[in-house]
Amino acid sequence: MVLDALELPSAKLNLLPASDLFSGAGDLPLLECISPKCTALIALQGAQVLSFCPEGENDLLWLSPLESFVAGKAIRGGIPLCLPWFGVNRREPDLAKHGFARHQSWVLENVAEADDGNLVLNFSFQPSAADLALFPWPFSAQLEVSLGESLQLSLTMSNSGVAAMPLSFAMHSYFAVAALDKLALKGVSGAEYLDNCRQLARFQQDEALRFNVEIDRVYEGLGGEQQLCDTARTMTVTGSGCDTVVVWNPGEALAKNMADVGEHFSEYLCVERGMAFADELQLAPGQQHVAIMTVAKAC
Ligand SMILES: O=P(O)(O)OC[C@H]1O[C@@H](O)[C@H](O)[C@@H](O)[C@@H]1O
Repeated sequence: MVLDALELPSAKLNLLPASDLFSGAGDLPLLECISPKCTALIALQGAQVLSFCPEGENDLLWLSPLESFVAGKAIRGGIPLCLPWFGVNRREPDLAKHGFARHQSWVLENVAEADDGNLVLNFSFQPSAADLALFPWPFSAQLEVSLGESLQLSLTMSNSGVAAMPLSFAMHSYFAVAALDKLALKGVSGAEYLDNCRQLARFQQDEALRFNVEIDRVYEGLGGEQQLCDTARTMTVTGSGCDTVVVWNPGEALAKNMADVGEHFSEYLCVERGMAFADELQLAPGQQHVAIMTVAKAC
């Protein structure tokens, strides 16, 4: 589906180069979505939702003000889709972190308004021959983005090959926060986690999380709902088929070495949902996995 501008009964979409919206940006195509319920921005690269503002609300997602929007470079912010593996590939550690789907263009297959007034966009991704040389399991991925009072991503990954396929993934949400040092995260207490700042050693989450240093924790099999209680609002993330919860912020020292984060590290917290580590899947030939994640402002 090719579109520059599309008018639906009550919504409007514009396909624009990033340079039209952000000064100094490259020309990656971005889809601006305007509906009575919300506005959103989605990059065709990675089918990455970059911005989601429910009507009358500030953005729930953080997008780096230092982002350059250069094709093939991961976009820092919004909701990158990390697949077909999450983090370091455990079989081939030299492969790109978080898989290859976030660096490539997805195809916009359809745009429609649902009966409830939500704007629904469907994207698809097929790995190239070069991708399959690195990851020899043919598969396809589809993403349905539903834009309403809340944001819902439904991600379907299908094994189209003849062998069982290892699959790990994450919907890597960057939540915009006003005061990282005062933020409370609910929905992880009492759970075990792997600490990626301590060689993935296993600990139990007994104390309230503090976000004043680097944090990189993986909660396997947790699911449920996480609440980010910021000074002026609470945001929630819930899901099914995405039971691994990852909480990440680089902290000040590490962020200094990240060209697209720097002093902006305190403007976000990543609370990611997927299936990784002990939750990694083995998809049988022909099998699909569906993960649904909803991001919303609670109050
Ligand atoms: O810089 P990247 O590749 O987007 O990764 C960002 C972070 O993503 C998180 O999911 C990982 O747990 C972190 O270890 C990682 O640093």
